[in-house]
Amino acid sequence: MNILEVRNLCHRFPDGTLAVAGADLCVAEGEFVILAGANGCGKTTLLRHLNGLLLPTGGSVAVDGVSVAANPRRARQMVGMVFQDADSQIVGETVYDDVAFGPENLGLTRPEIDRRVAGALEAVGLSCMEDQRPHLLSGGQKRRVAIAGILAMKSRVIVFDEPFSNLDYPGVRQVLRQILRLRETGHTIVLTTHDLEKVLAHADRLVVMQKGRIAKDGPPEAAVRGIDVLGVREPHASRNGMTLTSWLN
Ligand SMILES: Nc1ncnc2c1ncn2[C@@H]1O[C@H](COP(=O)(O)OP(=O)(O)OP(=O)(O)O)[C@@H](O)[C@H]1O
Repeated sequence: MNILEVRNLCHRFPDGTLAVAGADLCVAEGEFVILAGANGCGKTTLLRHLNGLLLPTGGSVAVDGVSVAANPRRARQMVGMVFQDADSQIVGETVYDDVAFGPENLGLTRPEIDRRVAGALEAVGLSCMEDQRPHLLSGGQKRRVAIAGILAMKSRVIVFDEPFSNLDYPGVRQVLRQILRLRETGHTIVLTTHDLEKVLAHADRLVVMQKGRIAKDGPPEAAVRGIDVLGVREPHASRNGMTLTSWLN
């Protein structure tokens, strides 16, 4: 069964803007899907439906077979979001508090919260930073704290909105490695980026949006060809007829 099922999704904002105009997208458990498209084509709006931050004005979204509109709380636990602006996501005074915020809201016992926070921070390589103030961390570390928060919720799906924006070279490498580790541990990943060069070689599928609809959906090597007409830069290797390779090499 698909863990994510978006059927004929429409989203019209109160000012009349039709940001998503009948999008269909199914994602199988464990898949790594990249969502690309020009500025304003509706990527972020679509992603925000996956955990009920927005609800459809038409069509439907289901997570693991259950409608998000009917059970947004469950969707929020199953689908974690790492936003573009890492600072906006910080809610705790310390790294520990920040990662513990989600599990605390689930009403778990203190020993269980402690266990989850310790496990999540270890998974992202930030165990020694529990007492640090998150605002003082580097951009890459802030994104890893956000990822730890999601791991502590035991979310099976992780959505990344432009995870590499505003990061320096080591920051991009840290975050990319972390994303690949999540994938190895069976998480389903949906990621938007304008920078296909960095991740496409690792993805199972490339989905391209245009004007609120899905314009392309297929294996990366095939779907990426001729993508320029949709306002997305085709990676150098693909333009030159070469196989896509990992940016980490
Ligand atoms: N809260 C809002 N109210 C009205 N219109 C909005 C709102 N949020 C987004 N939009 C509009 O909806 C459309 C889709 O925006 P969205 O942010 O989903 O695009 P995007 O593909 O994520 O763009 P980018 O690549 O720039 O992040 C755009 O025309 C945008 O201006």
